[in-house]
Amino acid sequence: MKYISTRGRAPSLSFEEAMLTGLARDGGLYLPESIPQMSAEDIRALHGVSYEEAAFRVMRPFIGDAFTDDEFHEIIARAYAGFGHAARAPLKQLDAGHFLLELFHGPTLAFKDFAMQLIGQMFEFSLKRSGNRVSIVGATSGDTGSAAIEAFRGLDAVDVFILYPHGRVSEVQRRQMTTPGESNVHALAIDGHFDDAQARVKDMFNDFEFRDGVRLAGVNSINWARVLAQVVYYFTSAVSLGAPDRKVSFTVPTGNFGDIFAGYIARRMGLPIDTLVVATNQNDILHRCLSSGDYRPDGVIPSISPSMDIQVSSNFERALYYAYGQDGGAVAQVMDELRAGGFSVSQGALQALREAFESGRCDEDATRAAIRQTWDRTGELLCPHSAVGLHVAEDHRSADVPMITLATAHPAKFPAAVEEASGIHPPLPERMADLYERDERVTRIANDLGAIETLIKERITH
Ligand SMILES: Cc1ncc(COP(=O)(O)O)c(C=O)c1O
Ligand SMILES: N[C@@H](CCOP(=O)(O)O)C(=O)O
Repeated sequence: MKYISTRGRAPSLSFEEAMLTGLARDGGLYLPESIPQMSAEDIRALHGVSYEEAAFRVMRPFIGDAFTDDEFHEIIARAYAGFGHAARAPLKQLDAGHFLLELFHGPTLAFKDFAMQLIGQMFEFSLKRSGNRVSIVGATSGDTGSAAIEAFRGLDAVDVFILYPHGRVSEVQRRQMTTPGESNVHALAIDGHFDDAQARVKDMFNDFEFRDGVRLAGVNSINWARVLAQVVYYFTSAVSLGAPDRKVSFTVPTGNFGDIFAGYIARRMGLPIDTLVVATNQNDILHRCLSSGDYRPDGVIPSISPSMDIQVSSNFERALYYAYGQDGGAVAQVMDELRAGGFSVSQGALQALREAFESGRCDEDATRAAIRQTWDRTGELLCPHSAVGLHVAEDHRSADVPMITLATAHPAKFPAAVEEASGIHPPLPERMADLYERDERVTRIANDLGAIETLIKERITH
């Protein structure tokens, strides 16, 4: 299995190389050259197996010879051992045709743990074998950063630097990033918003002297392994509702487009998904683009679902690659236009995107109303991101196809917004009960590439 860049001008790599590389050297994102297929029989056979076994069967065809079967089984077992629910990704029924996929039972209470715990194990295995060290950089609007720090804290072969937008993450998210005491963990509060942090991470990857000098690795969803790990729960949840003999639809609270793109991959692998719905908050560039064909970022507006406060949605590039008929040159051109302010999707590509995805937006009042009403009707307390999903899902349901909305974070990560909407204060799980008492360690830094690179060079331990 080879991995190729969405922009078509970087060398193709093995799974392990692509995982350790992050961004392709032409600025693109890696994708498998071809997508392995699961037959109806393969999918049916997932019925009743553990989450770990399903993860093995879904991901195995993508990893080539990176790990032996025994090694990969062990990596998966370790990745999910710390989850607080035996099913890992349990499905809750809200009404006759609407289900909630709870993805917040991992160590940092967000869906990011599914991928980050796995790649933490894969990095550790791979780096031990080679004797190499890496410097991981990540940009976060709150959840990727805490999940990455949890997965990589204390690992000998890794220094991890996380850029988060100062003042724009929840207090729980911030404390999850700033309280770990391990010396290989560096939380950096950047003056700016998430798009600035992500742009600086990509700048670092495009500065080859720096990139090679510090052996840069990335754990944002630019890393294909992140997306791959998220494909699994589309299969497990669909199978538990009758796939492949019954279609299901998914609504996905969306920001950087990684999670919904994993659903798109599941569909391309053969999972019978009827509708994939992109749910945005008031930062609705993806909904606007799917409606009008125009992609023109116009500034991030802070919301009560801060992890989705994104206007430059990284993985949309992967969707564009398929929409443009796997033409890397066309993708490179629209990405150049994006750097200059924005682009218009061609008619053919827009039609392909609309065949693949539906979309909707949810404003702040509707988010609060969805939290309140879901609590009143079902006793399920939603985080604001999941509430965005639930609200949008209601407009995209059909009578004969069950809808699964992804619940992407635990409400206790956003207690102020949840309490304001529902009157209920969501408590943190016992193991995190002292989070507010722990000491914080963070470096405030300007939105300046030179300053960030200098700090990383000074701090790395190799
Ligand atoms: C809680 C939560 N929900 C939804 C999203 C959006 O996911 P994606 O960026 O993969 O679209 C994020 C951030 O990634 C998040 O942290
Ligand atoms: N919402 C994310 C933003 C980064 O997304 P990623 O999936 O590309 O890592 C966050 O919580 O940090």
